[in-house]
Amino acid sequence: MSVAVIGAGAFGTALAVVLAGKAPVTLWGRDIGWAGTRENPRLPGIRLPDSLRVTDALQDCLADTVLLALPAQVLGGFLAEQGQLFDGRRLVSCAKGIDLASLTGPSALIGAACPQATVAVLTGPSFAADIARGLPTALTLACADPQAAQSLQHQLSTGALRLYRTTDVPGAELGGALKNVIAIAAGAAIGAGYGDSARASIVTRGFAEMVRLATALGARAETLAGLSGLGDLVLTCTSDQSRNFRYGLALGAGRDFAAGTTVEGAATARAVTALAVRMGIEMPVSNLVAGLAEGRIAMEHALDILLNRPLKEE
Ligand SMILES: NC(=O)C1=CN([C@@H]2O[C@H](COP(=O)(O)OP(=O)(O)OC[C@H]3O[C@@H](n4cnc5c(N)ncnc54)[C@H](OP(=O)(O)O)[C@@H]3O)[C@@H](O)[C@H]2O)C=CC1
Ligand SMILES: O=C(CO)COP(=O)(O)O
Repeated sequence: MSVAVIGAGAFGTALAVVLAGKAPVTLWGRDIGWAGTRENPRLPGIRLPDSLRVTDALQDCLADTVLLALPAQVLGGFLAEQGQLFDGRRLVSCAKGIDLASLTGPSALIGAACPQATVAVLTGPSFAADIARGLPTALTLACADPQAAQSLQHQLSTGALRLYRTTDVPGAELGGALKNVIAIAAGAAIGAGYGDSARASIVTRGFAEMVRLATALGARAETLAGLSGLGDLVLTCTSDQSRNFRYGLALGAGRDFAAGTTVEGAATARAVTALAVRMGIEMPVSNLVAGLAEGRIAMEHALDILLNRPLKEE
């Protein structure tokens, strides 16, 4: 079965590189001026293997399995224009976010644009650079169809990239989206100098609200406790490799952050706030991140907002 990857960012390129070690892979990017060098500036230091073809023509990407590795806020627009090309295929979302326009996850966007497709989600704790370097990584492959889940698990696993499967698509997808929001809060706590104990509280209380929202949206709690939820939350809240964490560090320290960097948690925090209001669910950490990202809340008030909430049972 053939594989194509849509989105030549860091993650799409990393996945394409390792999968090209098993079978030929096609990688699509909208601007591939770098392709002749066989090194993508978004993933520096990684040489593309000969079995990886880079293209800017979507017609070259009509594979059996197509990985969609575009940022979450870009995916809806892409599918609206190009979705019909990919209908009927196995479409694997690699994005970690909630679409602000529709308040739905990538799998729902794909399902709406490509009603005949088999929709899956690939998510879990993994930095693109680690995957591309062949470091050991474990991810979650979610697909509602158990047979397709098993088939994709085998197709997309490699010697170093170990996929676990689940049929809980909302659980896997929401874990990956929501952890980015909490990582911003964790980074802000460290950036502001509140310390590791404060970070641990944010991670734990953040996890509680991840489970609250995700289960209300149909996820299974045990999926949130797995690689795609807790696993990725731990990684992203503790590593400087994470862009969401680094963005939080900058917010906390009152520093500027490089414009144009993909920080999925900022828009997703706003989507979460809207969903939480709609569903009557308390999401204090996420609401705070949305306020900080939008500039509605100043960092010096953030701590008071969390600490002055009424005392309650854990
Ligand atoms: N990086 C990582 O370690 C991981 C990332 N992910 C997830 O993968 C997704 C993609 O992130 P990542 O690869 O890191 O992002 P990057 O910032 O590295 O790259 C984003 C890519 O999206 C492309 N792009 C942006 N807008 C459009 C558009 N309108 N049409 C077509 N292409 C567009 C960019 O193209 P151009 O270069 O031309 O601007 C670029 O290739 C995110 O949801 C992220 O959370 C998941 C796990 C790990
Ligand atoms: O999702 C990731 C790690 O699993 C990548 O995190 P960042 O998008 O914060 O860099």
